[in-house]
This record gives sequence, C-alpha cells and structure tokens, in this order.
Amino acid sequence: MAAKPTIVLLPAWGVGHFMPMIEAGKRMLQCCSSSSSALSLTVLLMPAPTAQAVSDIADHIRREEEAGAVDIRFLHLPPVPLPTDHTGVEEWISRIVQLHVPHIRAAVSGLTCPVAALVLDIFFTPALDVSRDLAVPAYVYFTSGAAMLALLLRSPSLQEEVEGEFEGSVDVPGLPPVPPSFLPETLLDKKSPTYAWFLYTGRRYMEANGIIVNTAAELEPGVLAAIAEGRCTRGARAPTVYPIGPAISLITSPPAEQSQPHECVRWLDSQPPSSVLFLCFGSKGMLPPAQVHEIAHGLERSGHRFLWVLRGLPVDTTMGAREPTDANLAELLPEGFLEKTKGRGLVWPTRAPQKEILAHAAVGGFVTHCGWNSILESLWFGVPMLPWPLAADQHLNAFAVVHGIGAAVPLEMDRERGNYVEAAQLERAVRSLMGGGGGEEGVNKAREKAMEMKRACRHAVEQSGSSHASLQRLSEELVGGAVLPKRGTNSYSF
Ligand SMILES: COc1cc(-c2[o+]c3cc(O)cc([O-])c3cc2O[C@@H]2O[C@H](CO)[C@H](O)[C@H](O)[C@H]2O)cc(OC)c1O
Ligand SMILES: O=c1ccn([C@@H]2O[C@H](COP(=O)(O)OP(=O)(O)O)[C@@H](O)[C@H]2O)c(=O)[nH]1
Repeated sequence: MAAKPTIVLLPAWGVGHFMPMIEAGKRMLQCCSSSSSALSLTVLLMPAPTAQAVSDIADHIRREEEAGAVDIRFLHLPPVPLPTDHTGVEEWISRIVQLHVPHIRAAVSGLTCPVAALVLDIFFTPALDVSRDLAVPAYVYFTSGAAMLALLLRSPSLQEEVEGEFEGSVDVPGLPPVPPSFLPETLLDKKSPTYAWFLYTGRRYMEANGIIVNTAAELEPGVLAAIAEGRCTRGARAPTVYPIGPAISLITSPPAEQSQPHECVRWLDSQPPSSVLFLCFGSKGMLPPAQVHEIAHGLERSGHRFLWVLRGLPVDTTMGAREPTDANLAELLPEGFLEKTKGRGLVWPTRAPQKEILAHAAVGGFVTHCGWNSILESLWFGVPMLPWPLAADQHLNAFAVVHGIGAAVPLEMDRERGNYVEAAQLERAVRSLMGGGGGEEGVNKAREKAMEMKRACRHAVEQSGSSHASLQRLSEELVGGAVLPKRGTNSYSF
C-alpha cells in the first residue's frame, strides 16, 4: 500500500507558536480522516534555545503521544550554533532558521512518502526556498491574528508611501486608522535591521500557496476581507487566507498527574462569580520592580478581587533567550501588600494554568499582554480584557481587540517609558472593567462583545462553522497537491 501523504510542520519553539501549530496540524488531519484521503503529520523540530522551551516542548510531545489520537511523528533536526550578535528577536530567530535551511531541505527530500505541504511558522520565510527547490507546496501558519497579517502584507507598500517615521495614523485596510503607538517596535525604527526583516517577510509571504491563520472569520471580518480583496497588497492577489481558529489546545496533563485541582483553581472556587480580575503577561512577561509596585498599589486601591501571575526578571539576559524566573514575592511586592489583600487577592509566582483560570466562573476580567493566544483564550471563555501590550505583535493585537473586535476597554500607558502604567491609571481601568468606576455602558459593551465572541468562536469550529469550512477547503487542497519531493544529494533517510 502506498504511504500516506504527509503535512510537514515547521514550528518555532515558543509556547505561543509550537502548541497552536501542532493543534492546527491535528485539526487538518481530523478534517481529512472523514474522507477517503488520509494524511499524516511530520513535525521537524529545531533544538529549542532555552531550557524552559526544551522542557515545554518535551512535555507537549509526551502528552500528544499519550493521547495518541493522530498519525504524528516528530523528527529532530541537528543543532546549529546560536548567533550571539543580533539587533532584535526577529533577526535572531530568522538567523537560526536560516542556519537550519540545509537540514530542513535534507529532511524533506529524504521523506519517502508524498508531501502535501510544508507548513511554516511566521519566522520560517527562508524555508520557502526549500519548497521551491523540492517543488512541494508551502503554506504559512500565522500564529498571530489577521490584523498583524494585514500589516505584514501591507508593509512593503507602506515603505514606499510613507517617507520617514510614521506620524498621524497608519492605514491598515480593514482596521480603523492605526496610531503609530500601536505598531510593533520593529516598524518604529526604519533604520533597524528588524525593520528590513518585517518588509522581507511581508514580501515573501506572497510566494506561499496559502496562509493559514489562527483566527475566525467572525472575529476579524474587516481585515480578512481587505486581504482577500488585495487592499493590503496594492491590488495584487494575496495567497488565499484560511481562517481556521481558534485552534486552542485543550489537552491537559493525564488524570494520574492531576491528583487535585491546581491551587489557583481551588482559590477561585471560593470566590463569587465574575468577581476576580486575572492578570497574566504571557510566557515571557516580566515587569521591572517599580512597575510591580504600581500594579500592587492600583489593585489595592481598586478594592477588587484579583489573581496575579507575577514572574521574576530573567537570569540569562541574552536576547530571545529571556525567560522569566519564579518571583520572590517578599522582595518584589511592597511591604504589607499580601497581608492587606489577604482573602481577596492571590499572587502566583510561577506559570499558572491560564486556560483553566479563564474557564472558571469566578473570573470576570483579564489584564493581558495581548499575545494572540491569550486573546483567543479569553474570547473562547467570554472574558472581557484590559490590554497591556509589551512587545512584538501585542500593541497591534491590543488595538484590534479594543477597536476592531470590541471585547476590551483601553488602558492608558506610556509606551515611551517601557509601556509604563501608573497605579491611578490601572485603578481607573480596573474599576471600569470590573465595575464601580462609572462609565458602565462601555464596560457592558465589552462584556457583551466577549460573550458574543465566545458563541461565535465555538460555532466557528463546529461542523457547520466558518473555520471548519475553511479547514475543509484547505484539506482538499492539501490532499490534491501532495507530491513526492525531489530527492537531493544530501537527503536524510526517514
Ligand atoms: C518564537 O520565540 C519568540 C517569538 C516572538 C515574537 O516576535 C514577533 C515579532 C514581530 O515583529 C511580530 C510578531 O508577530 C512576533 C511574534 C512573536 O511571537 C509571539 O507570538 C505569539 C503568537 O503569534 C504571540 O502573539 C506573542 O505575542 C508573540 O510574542 C518574540 C519572542 O521574544 C520576545 C520570542 O522568543
Ligand atoms: O502563566 C502562564 C503564561 C502563559 N500561559 C500560556 O502560554 C500561552 C501564551 O501565548 P501568547 O500568544 O498569549 O503569548 P506569548 O507567551 O507567546 O507572548 C497561552 O496559551 C497561555 O495560556 C500559561 O498557560 N500560563
């Protein structure tokens, strides 16, 4: 019997990249399994550059293997020397990927089954060369939202239209005019090499056979239409976009490892419905000590209940390898804070089970750094947000969730001072989100929108939903396009 065609996934290592991409791959397979044309998944793993990422990925692979639901295999690529001189995370990751390109080419050309597609993470544009050389289709899996994709595709023409730095507002078709303070820092310094990376990425995405996005048509209709109509690419036809989300991995540790609910969940069990503000800044989120004090004062004065994931500053400060540490609460928090807020507040010093927390009935609002996965998870559970973006795509995501989706109320911050938020600003915004601050109308709107998006997200992934239909179109295209890769002289045999 001929070997099943395979989809080759090339994920980056962060939790916001690796897990959602595996989840999307599994959904593509499940979509085909109901037809006669089954596919398998082959995941090419670059060695992750931090101990935390290595252990996160190993844990996830173990859970996938234990769940054993789909035909998936993980192949390890050889290590490459990590660059030590670089100007930003995008450049650092892209250079690592570039060093992996020969290994990716050898691995793909060594496959003995037909390849339906190479599916590349946001940062893997250099691997488009492999797809061209081996004549296999390539798709981008965009782990951020369609707003960010629209900006990437639009960036080469913005470069021609806007001389000098951005001022006033920026035209991203499908979004209201975007103030430059909501652009990624990469676009704010046109002389930086990461600016060139942004434009290069935007241009090269046009070579892909399609772009799979972890969003739903109902969440970002305006930007998705703008991309499809060529309004982000000066009338040129962009690759077909497949909104297949929210692709949220809901697999957790096996029951044997969960003898009892997590301490954060047990604490939430004793709180009234919708009363707790949850604060979490993503897998890399860490804040300087002065900012931690401002948050503490703001929370204390707001009088609201809270669950705050507070991480410590990293030990290794190498760019890209910055992982937060477990916080020393006694050192970081203002004196007496824990005693004063006892019973109504919990500060958690290490990673917390974010999805379980957002799913809990006691949670009524989410202060988030606006990583795209965090936004999707908040909407999935119908929790309105207070956006506190820190880096990368997060400022634009914050803009999209306030001004596009409408499920968040804005938080005033000083971006020039490292996204600094004063206690009074936080207090005002928390009261506005959780109640007691007047302006209830705006809050109710965000809350209602979050609930509406919860229903829309859940419907999108059902059999009759838009993301399922998109996934079906994609799967048909993948099955139809499967080819044996050209065999190179440096192929690995698998
Ligand atoms: C893989 O490891 C890291 C990734 C990022 C990172 O950087 C980044 C830069 C941009 O100019 C645009 C981006 O879209 C982007 C995204 C990104 O990764 C995270 O992606 C998640 C899902 O897309 C999520 O949306 C998060 O907000 C992003 O931060 C940054 C980084 O260190 C700062 C990494 O180690
Ligand atoms: O304490 C934490 C911090 C993060 N996350 C998870 O890590 C992912 C973070 O992805 P996101 O895109 O929001 O941001 P990133 O961490 O990539 O900046 C999400 O699935 C979160 O649920 C978590 O479970 N616990």
